[in-house]
Formats: sequence, structure tokens, C-alpha cells
Amino acid sequence: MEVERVQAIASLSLTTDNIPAEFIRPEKEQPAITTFRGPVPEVPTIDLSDPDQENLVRSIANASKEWGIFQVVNHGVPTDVITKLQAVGKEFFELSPEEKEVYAKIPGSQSIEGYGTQLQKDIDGKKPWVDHLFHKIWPPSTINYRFWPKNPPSYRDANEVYAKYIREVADKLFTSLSLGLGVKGHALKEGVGGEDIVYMLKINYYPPCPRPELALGVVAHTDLSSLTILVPNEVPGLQVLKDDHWIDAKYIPNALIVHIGDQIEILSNGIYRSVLHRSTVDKGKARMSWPVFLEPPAEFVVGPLPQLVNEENPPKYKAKKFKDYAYCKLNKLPQ
Ligand SMILES: O=C(O)CCC(=O)C(=O)O
Ligand SMILES: [Fe+2]
Repeated sequence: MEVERVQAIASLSLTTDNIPAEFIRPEKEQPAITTFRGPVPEVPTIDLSDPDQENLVRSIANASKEWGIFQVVNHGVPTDVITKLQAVGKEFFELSPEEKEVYAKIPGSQSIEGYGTQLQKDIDGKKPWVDHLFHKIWPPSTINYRFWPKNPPSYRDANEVYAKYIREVADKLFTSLSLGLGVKGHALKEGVGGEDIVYMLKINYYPPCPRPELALGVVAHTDLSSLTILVPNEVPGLQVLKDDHWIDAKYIPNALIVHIGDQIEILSNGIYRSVLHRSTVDKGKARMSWPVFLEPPAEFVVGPLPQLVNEENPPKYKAKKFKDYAYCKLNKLPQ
């Protein structure tokens, strides 16, 4: 069966100024109705180059407890590395449909890697306004270059360079997050797989949408990962649920957006929170984002850190292999 890409639906919709009914969210989800417009606190921004280590640890820990999301600036990834990552991803999505389909997900495969569109509708029978490309960028032994676009030719180099820098940012985050829990600096990284952590890149491509007030890009969810480190483009759209309000994360050029994922919530026994978030779409411009999901290896068991569990603080989560956790979450089964 030929899969319908949202990008193709979007080009047809441009002439009709309407979108197919399966993209119209129920009112309880429509961004025009549910986005909070009052005065709102802002997603915290953290300067990763802060020489005051204690202050850095405190800010990261507070943001992860109160928000489960923060933006980082002065993170050490050079601007041109981010610009190239964005440029080659955008060039890929601007290729012809035939050229992109070469990288399509393999039907029936267990792997999420490849170019794709969410096929199953959600409980309301609705679809998200987004296409994507998934592929691993680290460790080298896990990479399948079959899913890395050959065009543009600099795609591979741009992604390899980004992977190298983003690992340094991740290490720094894991250390601060661990120290913020009062455990050894390496505890969280080791707790999600250490050097075997899988870096899964996703590119989200949200085509322009004639009725952005009715549709959603990615619907409300928390990430399965340990951490997610995301590069957005200049079109705002990320929203987070804070104190029961959906609020916009502002676009800060060259900042990276860090999400606490489910695995860090579990390891911290609920001290850090994985953030509920979603994305909206734009009428005139394509929004894009490049999240990298830092995932434990499939067979790796994640559970609350023993250092954080005692009689007063019993474990709030079961220890589970990551693949079993992911299976239950994706199939909406109890954990
Ligand atoms: O595009 C965004 O900003 C959010 C994407 C996202 O949450 C996801 O792909 O998991
Ligand atoms: Fe997400």
C-alpha cells in the first residue's frame, strides 16, 4: 500500500484552504482553544558554561524537578554545526517524494528507523500533521547507514559531527543531573547504559498547515528516552504542560532544548519529572525539529537507583528492560 505523506496532503490542502477531517483534533486538544494565553512563566534557560558548578547543578536539578524541560545556551556545540545539521535535514525533506521514499521504513520491520508517517490513528481516530525520519547516530556499531540520506552529499558528515558534540553535552547533563540527586556523577549515565546508550535522531517535518488552530503536530506525550536533546528551527511550536496549562516554549536561536524522559524519571524515583509536551503547526512555514533520544540498549534494565530508595522512599517504578518498557508504552499497556 502506498503511504500518504502529510507533506503531500499539505500541498493539496494549500489550494483548498482546508484540511482532511482526520487531522481536525477534538476541541479538548485544539491549540486555539487549549493554549494558555495569560501571563506564564518561561521554560528555564540554563547557561551550561557557568563556571560555578554548584549553581549549574542546582539550576539543572530545579528545572528538572519543576519542569522536566529546559533550554541550554553556551553548550559547546558550535553554531555552524547546528546550522549544517538543519540545512541537510531540510534539503532531504525538500527532495522529491520518490527520492525520499528510498529511505522509507521497512514495512513489518521491528525497527522504527527510516522515513515515515505515523500510520495508526490515535484513540480519537485522528492523525498528527507531521512526517519524520529516524536513524541512529551513535554508537557506530548500531548505525544503519541505509537510513542516512545520500543526498545531500554532506548529510553524513553533518550528522557525524553533530553526534560528536552532542555526546559531550549529554555527558555534562548526566553529571549535573546525578550530582543534583546527591549521587555520584556517573550514576545516571551508568543507570541508562553508559557507553552503550543509543543516540536515536528523529527529524520532524511539519508542513505548512492551512488550519493550524485545529490540528496538532506531535500529540501530547512524554518521551520514552532517558534524555532528549532537541534542535528546533525558527518556527515556534513546542508546547509544554505546566501547572495544567499548555504554554509555548520560546525560540532561542542556537539553544538546545533538553527534555527529561521517562527513564530518568524512573531512575530518580520520581524526583525528576518527564515532561508532557506536544507541538503545534504553522500556517505559512514548515516547522522542523531534530530531537535526539538517548535510549538505554534494548536489553538494559532500568529501575529506581538503589541509593534513592529506602523505607521512607519505596520504589515508585518497577525495574524493567527498556524494550519491555517501550513495548508497553507504544501499545498503551500498563507498565
Ligand atoms: O517538534 C518538537 O518540538 C517536539 C517533537 C517531539 O516531542 C518528539 O518528536 O518527541
Ligand atoms: Fe517528544
